[in-house]
Amino acid sequence: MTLETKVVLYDAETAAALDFAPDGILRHLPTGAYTFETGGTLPSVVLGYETWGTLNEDASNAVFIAHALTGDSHVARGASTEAGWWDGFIGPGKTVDTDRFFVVAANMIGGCSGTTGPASLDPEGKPWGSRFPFTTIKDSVRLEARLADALGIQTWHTVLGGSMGGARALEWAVEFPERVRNCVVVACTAESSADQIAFAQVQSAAIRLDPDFAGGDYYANDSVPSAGLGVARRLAHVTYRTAAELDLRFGRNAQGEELPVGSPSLERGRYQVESYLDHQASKLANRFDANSYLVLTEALMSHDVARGHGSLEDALGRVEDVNFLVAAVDSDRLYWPEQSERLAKSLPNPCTVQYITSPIGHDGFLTDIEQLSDSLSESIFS
Ligand SMILES: CC(=O)SCCNC(=O)CCNC(=O)[C@H](O)C(C)(C)COP(=O)(O)OP(=O)(O)OC[C@H]1O[C@@H](n2cnc3c(N)ncnc32)[C@H](O)[C@@H]1OP(=O)(O)O
Ligand SMILES: N[C@@H](CCO)C(=O)O
Repeated sequence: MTLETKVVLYDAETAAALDFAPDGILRHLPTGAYTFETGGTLPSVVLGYETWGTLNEDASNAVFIAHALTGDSHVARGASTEAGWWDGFIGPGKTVDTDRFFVVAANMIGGCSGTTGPASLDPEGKPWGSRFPFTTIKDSVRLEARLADALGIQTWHTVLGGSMGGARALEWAVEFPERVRNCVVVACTAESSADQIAFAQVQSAAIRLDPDFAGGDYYANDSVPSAGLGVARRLAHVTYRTAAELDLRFGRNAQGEELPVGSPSLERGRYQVESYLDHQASKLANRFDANSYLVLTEALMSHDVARGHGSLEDALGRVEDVNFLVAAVDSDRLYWPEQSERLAKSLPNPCTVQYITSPIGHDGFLTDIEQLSDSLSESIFS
């Protein structure tokens, strides 16, 4: 007997027109006007999001995944053929099992992957550009609460994220403690430190100082600030990896044939590691809007869950009924393990930091997330 399998693939437009939700297809929720934490307003905000699995009758199986700085809502494959950035971790039978859980991922406000951002148009049809309001992690969460309302989710079973996604997950728990049962914070802290702000400031300056930045209103121009964005990404990428990994992979090697580096003439060539960074830079510049990079970077600089709650102790006192899993990458030179230890110790209930062991540093939260599978299965998704 031959079984006929019908594979249906949806593009975003088709999916939006359907009254059911195929897994892993971008959809848009208009959420109305929004006043930002710092006072700016937008007359309308649309959230781009994706879902996987089915919400159960009492809406108790919903899991929110928060992406990092340049990530997006496409965390897993589903009906889309495009790989998700946590594909090995989220899906049928995987750690975040979409046969059991209804998984939701939303693109953060200010980004460029489907949620309103600086490149979105104002009511007159002009990109917001430099007029896009200063955005914070709290803004992200407050808007995501509107998405939860629209999907009929009063309480998340779990909110989970790494890096900036970890900041969003933690802020969810502090802002709406009654709406979160479990919170998983990977490779992130309770507040951005001076060191993290400093690295971010250099990235922000690289974009702002690009002559093509034009004060943020470059959309109608012939060129965009991709050089500045590329420099920002190069610096950022170095902080996402370790010195040891770069040394082991690239050493002082020259790139291909073009490189006489180290030759007796000492002629300037190109080191392999330079070529690697150039590649990371152009890859990001081809897929990301510089204004969004700025808005999101500055949102992360502003990350401080204590803001508005008096002290960190007061802020974290709010999450007494939330079950936490805090994890760090042991070699992370951007979000230090010590900071995760401090966060865990500051929580109202005992919490032991779980470690991802990786030689590569911060990006270990992307490449080696499956190391947390056992801890997550035991303490969160049992
Ligand atoms: C949460 C999120 O951010 S999700 C969104 C997905 N994340 C991103 O896109 C962030 C950017 N990417 C990354 O940070 C990383 O690629 C990760 C963490 C996803 C994966 O890391 P790794 O598997 O270790 O890949 P690595 O960082 O070494 O990069 C490999 C790339 O460098 C290229 N590369 C390696 N050596 C060289 C070299 N000497 N010269 C030029 N390019 C090089 C490879 O060809 C490969 O290119 P490709 O990505 O276009 O296929
Ligand atoms: N590679 C990740 C690291 C930042 O956490 C990103 O671009 O979002």
